[in-house]
Amino acid sequence: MTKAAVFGNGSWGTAFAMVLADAGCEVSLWGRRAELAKEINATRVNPDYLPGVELPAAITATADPAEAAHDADFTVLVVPSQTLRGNLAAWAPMLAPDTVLVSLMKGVELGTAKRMSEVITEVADVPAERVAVLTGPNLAKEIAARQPAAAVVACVDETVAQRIQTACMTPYFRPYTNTDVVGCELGGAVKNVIGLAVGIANGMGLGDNSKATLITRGLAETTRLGLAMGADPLTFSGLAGLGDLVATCSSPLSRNNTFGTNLGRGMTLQETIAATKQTAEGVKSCESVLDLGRRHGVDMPITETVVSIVHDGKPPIVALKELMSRSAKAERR
Ligand SMILES: NC(=O)C1=CN([C@@H]2O[C@H](COP(=O)(O)OP(=O)(O)OC[C@H]3O[C@@H](n4cnc5c(N)ncnc54)[C@H](O)[C@@H]3O)[C@@H](O)[C@H]2O)C=CC1
Ligand SMILES: O=C(CO)COP(=O)(O)O
Repeated sequence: MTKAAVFGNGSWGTAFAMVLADAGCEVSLWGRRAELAKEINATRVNPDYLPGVELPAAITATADPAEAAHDADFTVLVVPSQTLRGNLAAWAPMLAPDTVLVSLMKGVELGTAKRMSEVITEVADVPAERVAVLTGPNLAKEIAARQPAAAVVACVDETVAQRIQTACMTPYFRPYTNTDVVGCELGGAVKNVIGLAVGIANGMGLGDNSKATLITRGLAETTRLGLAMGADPLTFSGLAGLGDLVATCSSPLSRNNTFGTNLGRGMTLQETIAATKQTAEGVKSCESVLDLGRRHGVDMPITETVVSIVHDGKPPIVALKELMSRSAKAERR
C-alpha cells in the first residue's frame, strides 16, 4: 500500500489527506498541536479546519514529525509558504529516504523570491526530480465535499508526476500531469494576488466587466512573468493558470478573494487580518511576486496595485484611478 505523509493539517492538508485516503493510500497527517491530532484520531473530524467532515479511517493524525515521515513514499508539504523553510529544515533529517516531496503551497518566499519547489530542493537537499507540485482549482471545502475537480501534478520527471497522479486519483479528483513546474507554481502564486484584486473590486461594488478585466489582464501579467522565467505559456491557459484563477476570483470560499473584498469595503488592513482565520497567501506573496517581476524586468501593474493597497495603505479608489490611467498599450506585448 502506498504510504503518504501530509505535513500541515489546515484546510487543504486535511482535505488532500482525504483525497489520498480515498485513492487507497495510508496517510499520516502531521499538525503542530498534539491535542488537535488526538481529537482528529478520536472523532475522525478536524474541527478547526474542516468541521462537519468525516475523515476516512486510513488517516492517522500525529504531532510527531518523525512518526509522520516514517516510510512515506510521498511527503506532502502544505503549511503557509513563509513558514516552509524553517519547518522543512527541522523535518529534513526525518524524511524517508527517496521519498518524493510534493508541494501543495501557493506562495513565493519573501526576501529570496524563491518558488516553493526551489526552497524544497535547497533545504531538503534533494534533486528536482524528487520534487513535485500539485495545484489547480481546488477550494478545500469543495474537495472535502467530494465535488468533482481536476488538478495538475507537475514534476520535471514525468514518471514521478505519473506516480503521484496514480496515488491521488479518485472518482471526484482528476489530476493531470505536466512537466512545467515553473509555470504551475507561478499560476498558483500569482492567482492569489489577482484574487485579492478581484476581491477589492468586488468590495468596492464594481461589476463583472471590471472583474473580468482584472482576471484577464491578471492572466496576461502572470504569463509575461512566466515567459521571462522559462515557463510554457500554454500552462497558463490550463488548470494551474486560468482554472485556478477562475475558481479563486469567483468564489467566496477563497480566502484571498474574501480578504480583498473586506479591504475593498473599507476595512483597514489590521481589521481585515483580524477577520481572516486562515492563510491568505497573496497578502504576503504579492510583495514577493512583485519582487520576482522586478528581478525579471516584467511589468506587473495589477500586482503593484495590490501591494500599494495592502502594504502602503493606498485607498483602493486612488489605486484604481492610477491603474486605469496608465499609458495606452497594445494587448499583446
Ligand atoms: N485551502 C485551500 O482551498 C487551498 C490551499 N492551498 C494552499 O495550501 C497552503 C496551506 O493552506 P491551507 O491549508 O488552506 O491553510 P490553513 O490556514 O487552512 O492551514 C494552515 C495550516 O498550517 C499550520 N501552520 C500555520 N503556521 C505554521 C507554522 N509556523 N508552522 C507549522 N504549521 C503552521 C496551521 O496550524 C494549519 O494547520 C497555502 O499555500 C495555500 O495557498 C492550495 C489549494 C487549495
Ligand atoms: O488555492 C485555492 C483554490 O485553488 C484556495 O484559494 P484561497 O487560498 O484564496 O482560499
